[in-house]
Amino acid sequence: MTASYLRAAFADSVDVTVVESRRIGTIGVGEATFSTVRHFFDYLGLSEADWMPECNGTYKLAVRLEDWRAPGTYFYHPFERMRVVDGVPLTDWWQKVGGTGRFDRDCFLIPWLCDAKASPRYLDHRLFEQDFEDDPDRPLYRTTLAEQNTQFPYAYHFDASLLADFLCRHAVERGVRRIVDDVVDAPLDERGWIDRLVTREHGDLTADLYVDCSGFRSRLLGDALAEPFRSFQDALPNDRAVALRVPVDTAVRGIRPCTTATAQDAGWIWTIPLYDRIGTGYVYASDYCGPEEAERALRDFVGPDAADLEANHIRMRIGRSERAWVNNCVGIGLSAGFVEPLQSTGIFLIQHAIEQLVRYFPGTGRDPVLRGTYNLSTARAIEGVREFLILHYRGAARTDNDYWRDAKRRAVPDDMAARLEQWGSKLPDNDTTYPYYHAFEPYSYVCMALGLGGIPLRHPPALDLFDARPARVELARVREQARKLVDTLPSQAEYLSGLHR
Ligand SMILES: Cc1cc2nc3c(=O)[nH]c(=O)nc-3n(C[C@H](O)[C@H](O)[C@H](O)COP(=O)(O)OP(=O)(O)OC[C@H]3O[C@@H](n4cnc5c(N)ncnc54)[C@H](O)[C@@H]3O)c2cc1C
Repeated sequence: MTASYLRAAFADSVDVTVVESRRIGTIGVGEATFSTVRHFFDYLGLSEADWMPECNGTYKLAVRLEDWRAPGTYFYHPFERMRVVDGVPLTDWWQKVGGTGRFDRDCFLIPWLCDAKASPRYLDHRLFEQDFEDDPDRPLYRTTLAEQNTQFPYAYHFDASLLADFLCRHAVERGVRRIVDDVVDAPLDERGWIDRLVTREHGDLTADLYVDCSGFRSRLLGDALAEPFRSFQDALPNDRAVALRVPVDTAVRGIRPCTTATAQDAGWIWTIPLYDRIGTGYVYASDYCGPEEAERALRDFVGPDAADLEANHIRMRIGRSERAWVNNCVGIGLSAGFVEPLQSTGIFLIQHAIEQLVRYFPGTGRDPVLRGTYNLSTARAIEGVREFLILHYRGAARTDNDYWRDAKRRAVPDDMAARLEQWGSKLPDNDTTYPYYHAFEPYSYVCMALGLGGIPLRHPPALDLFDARPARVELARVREQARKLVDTLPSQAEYLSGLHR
């Protein structure tokens, strides 16, 4: 991602070389994305028809959270902003006037599409939301996250290995040099900057800037530069995962256009529907569950389809490097930091880091202020994500074992305790959520607070003084629009069978 983006941004002004090991593979997970990812593909000039069929891509309109409130319950966190009536978010009104009991289906359209396994596009490729229709006069090409005033209504699922291959070919075709070799050493010069990379077969390599994309190994940032790592595990204890790739017949089963996160005894299981298979895995805390027990739980969850499949056990390093950019080295991806994949933010954080790197690119200078600003921005983004994820455990109504009870007792980061208290009096809004850019807007926090069921909530007292009729009209409009969409949109499996042909 980094190499192809730098090439798209700077063309021939910057030479980019990727060194990747044949011996050490990529992590092979990371198949669900956040709605901002669309801007990454657009920046590279890639249309969905270019890459989706090659990477078994599907659409993701939401995250479906199952069993977080209690077994058998579910709700959606959609990529859909909240409607507002008389200056008040519809979910605040919903608390006052009630509805069917399902805030997500009462206030948003996307949950209906997910339940119906619908495609966000009609067979003629029109998007269900006209506001976001691809506009040939205003293509998204070369816009960045910071320029986005809209909430794009979907993200993607894809096969991580196929996408890595696809982007590699794309980058090489556009002039990125690729060296398949192992970096075995990265000596520092007298100032403590990386002097060169020593490779097994290609000798020494030198560059003005080194981007460490070596995954959890953090070969340059962590090993060579010894940048301290700040663990988030006191607040987010999940540190392991076990994953399976499960072949399924999507034409028979259908493709729900969302990632599902199903709460378990010591974490949660992801289910990511791709075009030809399902990616699934159990993210768990090793303090509460061993690897064999986790694998057994995952196999039981998947059922007979998992019988002969090999499981991939992964240790996760949760937290961030003190600084992501140190001297002449920038860590991007797992090498610089990671929070567990609940809400699929790994690739978002990479995309954000790449964009910030382009924005603060050093050129031929060595301005420490640019590095400092980059570090501030990327640290804030991951810390915001951390806060949003803590809410999932803190806010879940489940208290049926030590794992879920301890989640309520864990210390939360500075300021979050005050915010948790504020949400009891009024659903989260701009003034009461993490204040720096981290992709999640107040409506996401609202969905969690309402769906998880563990935070006492009430409607703002001011609503008792308002006329509630316009809100009831809007709630009825949501229902009517949703029914029309479900009746007219094709299923995701049907739409994709055309695209993947
Ligand atoms: C369990 C789990 C689930 C996840 N799910 C999601 C998700 O659903 N959505 C999401 O957005 N993110 C997810 N992520 C995060 C996502 O997987 C990563 O952010 C993404 O894959 C990027 O990884 P990376 O490039 O940093 O590291 P890797 O994929 O590990 O790649 C490391 C690269 O460095 C190379 N390398 C390492 N050492 C050397 C060396 N010495 N010499 C040469 N080359 C070397 C390797 O060959 C490899 O190419 C998940 C992560 C985990 C752990």
